[in-house]
Amino acid sequence: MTLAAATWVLIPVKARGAGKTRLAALLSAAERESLVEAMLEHVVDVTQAQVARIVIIGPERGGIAAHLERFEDPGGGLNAALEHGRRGIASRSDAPERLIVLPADLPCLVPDDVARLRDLAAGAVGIAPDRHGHGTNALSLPLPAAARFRFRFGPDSAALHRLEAEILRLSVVTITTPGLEKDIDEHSDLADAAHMFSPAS
Ligand SMILES: Nc1nc2c(ncn2[C@@H]2O[C@H](COP(=O)(O)OP(=O)(O)OP(=O)(O)O)[C@@H](O)[C@H]2O)c(=O)[nH]1
Ligand SMILES: O=C(O)[C@H](O)COP(=O)(O)O
Repeated sequence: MTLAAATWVLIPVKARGAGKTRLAALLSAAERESLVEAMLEHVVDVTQAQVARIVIIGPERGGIAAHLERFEDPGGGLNAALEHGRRGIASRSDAPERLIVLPADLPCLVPDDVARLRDLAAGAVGIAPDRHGHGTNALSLPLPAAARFRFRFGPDSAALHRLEAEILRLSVVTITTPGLEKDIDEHSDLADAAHMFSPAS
């Protein structure tokens, strides 16, 4: 099996209207929602040809990415949602050998970023830190070796995710690229998403 055929991607997305609240002082609810949708569509477009399957975890959101398989969000936040998604995927008879967790807010993501997360040595965990080096913008988990890797998104998640890999005695590869570093959280990040806004807006 090729690495692409053996890899699935799990993309977490919040409910319509619930995302990017930290940008509320600068963007209206409608603008935030169209930014979320444009970024999600970008991440899906870039990822599609690189892997066997993409699964969305989150509530139905008005037809966006509707062609993809979707798991309902169990509630309880991002880590709980990802755990639920991984468990559902790992229990399949056609479960992948590698699962990449990719947030939907990476407007500069390019196909090679996904390939780098995908093409790791068997048994290695890939961690892509955010631009500050503290957060985690993507994780690449070998299955079933990392079936019990605890998701620890939140403050200092990059260090905590490294620790989780060490606990499972899995090697860690840190992947730092412009496309993976640039998630959109705060006003100062918005320049990296300028190409996601239509000229009229
Ligand atoms: N399904 C699901 N996705 C989530 C949850 N929390 C965050 N996400 C998604 O995870 C990715 C990264 O989340 P954040 O960077 O915190 O983005 P955000 O929550 O939209 O932004 P803020 O509201 O400003 O915190 C985005 O694609 C979010 O939609 C959750 O509880 N469930
Ligand atoms: O663990 C992290 O890196 C953060 O919780 C991810 O969220 P952020 O995109 O809000 O930094």
